[in-house]
Amino acid sequence: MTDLAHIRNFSIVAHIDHGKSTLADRLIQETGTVKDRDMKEQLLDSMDIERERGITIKANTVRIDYTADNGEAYVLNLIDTPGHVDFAYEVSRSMRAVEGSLLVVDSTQGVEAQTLANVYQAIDADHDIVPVLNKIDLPASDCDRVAEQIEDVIGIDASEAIQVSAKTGQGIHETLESIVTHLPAPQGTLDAPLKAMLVDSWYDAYLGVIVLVRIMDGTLKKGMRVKFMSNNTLHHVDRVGVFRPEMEMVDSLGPGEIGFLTASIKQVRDTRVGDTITNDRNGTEIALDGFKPAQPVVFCGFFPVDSSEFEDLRDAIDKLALNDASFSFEMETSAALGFGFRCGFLGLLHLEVIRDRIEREYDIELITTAPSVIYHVYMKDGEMIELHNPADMPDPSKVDHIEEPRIKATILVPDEFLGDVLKLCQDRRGIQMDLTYAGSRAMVVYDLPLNEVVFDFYDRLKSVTKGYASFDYQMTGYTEDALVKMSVLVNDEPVDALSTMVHRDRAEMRGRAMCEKLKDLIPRHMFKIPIQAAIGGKVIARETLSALRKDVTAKCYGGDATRKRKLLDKQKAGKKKMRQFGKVDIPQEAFISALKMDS
Ligand SMILES: Nc1nc2c(ncn2[C@@H]2O[C@H](COP(=O)(O)OP(=O)(O)OP(=O)(O)O)[C@@H](O)[C@H]2O)c(=O)[nH]1
Repeated sequence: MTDLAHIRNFSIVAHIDHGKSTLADRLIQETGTVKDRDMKEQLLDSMDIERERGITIKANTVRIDYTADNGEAYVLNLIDTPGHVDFAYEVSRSMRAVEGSLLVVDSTQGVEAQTLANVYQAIDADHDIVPVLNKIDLPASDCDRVAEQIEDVIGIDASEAIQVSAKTGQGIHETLESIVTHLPAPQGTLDAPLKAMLVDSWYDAYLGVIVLVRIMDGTLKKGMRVKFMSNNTLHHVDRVGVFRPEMEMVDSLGPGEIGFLTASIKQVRDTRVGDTITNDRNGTEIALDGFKPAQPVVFCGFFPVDSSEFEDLRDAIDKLALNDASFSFEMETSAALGFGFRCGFLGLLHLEVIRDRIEREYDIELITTAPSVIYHVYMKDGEMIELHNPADMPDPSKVDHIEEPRIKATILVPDEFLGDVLKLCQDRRGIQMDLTYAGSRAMVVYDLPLNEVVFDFYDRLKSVTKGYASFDYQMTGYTEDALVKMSVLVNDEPVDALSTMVHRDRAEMRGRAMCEKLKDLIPRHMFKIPIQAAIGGKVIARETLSALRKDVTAKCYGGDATRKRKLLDKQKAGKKKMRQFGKVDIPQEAFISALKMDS
């Protein structure tokens, strides 16, 4: 056990790509926590997808021993947090477990939207903050400008900001010294009942559920019985340990320390993040303020391309959900797509990550239906229905009104692109709330309907600003608007998976755009195919796909048999990715692409 005065607990907050993981790697390396020969890039990002995409998804923890210039030995606990908006809730919970933050800003870029969102969470959690200007090895680095920006925009003192290159290692020693001298030691009482915060939990195939804890008071020991206060369940602690970053068992953890326990817990769902863990007898009476559980905000359907893989899909989803309490699902049947699951996510990145994992780790090809938000449908009889799937929209004659979720979006963008950003937000039914300048960058705040954002807003924003804008959002609440369900009929058959909720004023434009897109996406068949968009029984847009005699081998005169066979095989493989609707094959990509808007 380490005495409180020699512990420092901190997290690193940054905008995506500003170098948080690289900095963490250097801190670990400089202190000899991991031997050089075991060092690999982005050590804390353990999942394949994280590595490939270079983003941090799950918060990770590492305990670092550091002997400071004053000769004293310190224990530094770093909790690495994700940077993407979808995972903001993970940032907020890990923030409560530590006392300070390193604020990493890329000195070639400056403050971005997620820098702001994350640093405000650190400020909310009462953190002391050490600004770190990273990437000083690059010629475009401009520390003075960025330090000034940190002071102007965030309002914290940046005069002692540390200048670092996480790449070359320059400034890493100063960073470690600053953690020890500028961040506060944790507080806590040793002779008190155990009070530990459940910071995070995940499933491990060998050890069962691993629970990351921060000890507030008392001691957590191997062999003791503990109580999870939110549901009064008792558990026998069979392991206590710390991450270096590999697991290392210890006998006990005391106040201020961060580590893990295992207790033969089978499911992540049995552990509630933010819960208080105490002794089973004579425990603490007062629980810590719980965190709010993460609520899924985006829903979509997952259907196997090959319907015989439904059970495999169920298995994959079950396994993934065991380890991700924020991912929800229920079975869904679609007239067009057969059996599948309606799944809930924290945002689009979360959706993509789960979809990729199912396709890659479980080797199941999926049809993903259009993402939708949760609408509140108020019926004339006073009942309120939460609509997760536009296909389930009740009979409109019984509906009194519909409310949709809205967000407060903050966008930082260089001046020259401001006009395009304002247009994009306006086109998405946004209401401008604020517009301010920090140097040559503008910060705009918009009130936007979430459903206009979940789909491709972020992609559009990136493309109209050549990647220079940054974006962050918070849910604000529900408001009423004129929303209707738009259905799509292909060859006179409704395709439920293509139903969407749209604003009445935009329905016609959307319907037209969608029919045109589908016309390009659906291959021609031997017969004519009408493609229609309709509201209620009323058709609002129509396209016709003309007929074709499809003989792919016709071109192969000369009678090269292998070439012919190859072409036919190719056609067969292409077919696998299609689903039949009545007599029409619709390719998988149509379900997403048809809904992308061009403005
Ligand atoms: N030249 C230079 N490149 C750096 C430095 N620090 C990080 N990078 C590079 O910047 C990119 C992003 O770094 P990461 O550490 O992955 O960024 P991050 O903030 O952890 O990103 P997320 O985990 O996705 O939030 C990587 O390509 C790094 O190699 C630096 O000091 N100098």
